[in-house]
Amino acid sequence: MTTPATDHQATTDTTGSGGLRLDDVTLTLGDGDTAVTALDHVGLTVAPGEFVAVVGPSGSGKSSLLAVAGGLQRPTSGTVHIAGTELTALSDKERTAARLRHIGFVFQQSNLLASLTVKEQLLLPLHIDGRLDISARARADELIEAVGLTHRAGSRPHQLSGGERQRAGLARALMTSPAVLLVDEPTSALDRVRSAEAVQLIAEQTHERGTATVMVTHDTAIMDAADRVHEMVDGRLS
Ligand SMILES: Nc1ncnc2c1ncn2[C@@H]1O[C@H](COP(=O)(O)OP(=O)(O)OP(=O)(O)O)[C@@H](O)[C@H]1O
Repeated sequence: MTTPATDHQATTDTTGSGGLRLDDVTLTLGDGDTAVTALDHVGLTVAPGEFVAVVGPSGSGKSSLLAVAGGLQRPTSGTVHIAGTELTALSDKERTAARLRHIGFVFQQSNLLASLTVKEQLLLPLHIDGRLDISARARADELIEAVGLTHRAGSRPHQLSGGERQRAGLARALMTSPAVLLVDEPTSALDRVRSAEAVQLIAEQTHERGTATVMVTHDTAIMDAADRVHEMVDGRLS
């Protein structure tokens, strides 16, 4: 029996993938002579529990890939599915809600809120989403310990080093157990030991919690921890 097409079907990932899927995604930035093809017909599928690294030179489109995969930027063409939902078919408001619930970002700059302590940074997303309970507080303590910041739980960002801010950003991203984790060079401000620990934590969370993780990086040590490595050159992924 054939089922007529409905709006619901248009926004449901029919492959059953709960992770991340980009199909034929192109992103053009700028206009006219200055237009740049930041992403050129990119296809990428990351299954739940899979840790994918994307390497490539500066300007090759790695940040653009994360921005589109995370719904921060609409692609010029192509589709993005997150946890079975077609992100590219949602309104701006729906996309923001999906981002809050399903996607964790770790940016190069930690983007912490200046007035909140480390622990408060972790609790805020759940507070906004009405899911702040005892188990959330316990998970915050657990993650703060996992990134080595227990002694800094009550500190505000200006009291932290660059590496500590980055680790707080990582713990915050993991707090909601996102379906998809998007990580932009997490280790640039960390020393080598801390860097290896941060990557280890991301790999563990990815495998234990079934997160679909994409990390863009120049760091070959991270590539070893990944399940798969893709290369990005001039907006094309191979
Ligand atoms: N707002 C914009 N307008 C026009 N071009 C842009 C814009 N943002 C980025 N670009 C261009 O798009 C291309 C891809 O940039 P992107 O930041 O995604 O690369 P990247 O691989 O993340 O680089 P890096 O490793 O230096 O962070 C580059 O050529 C860049 O100059």
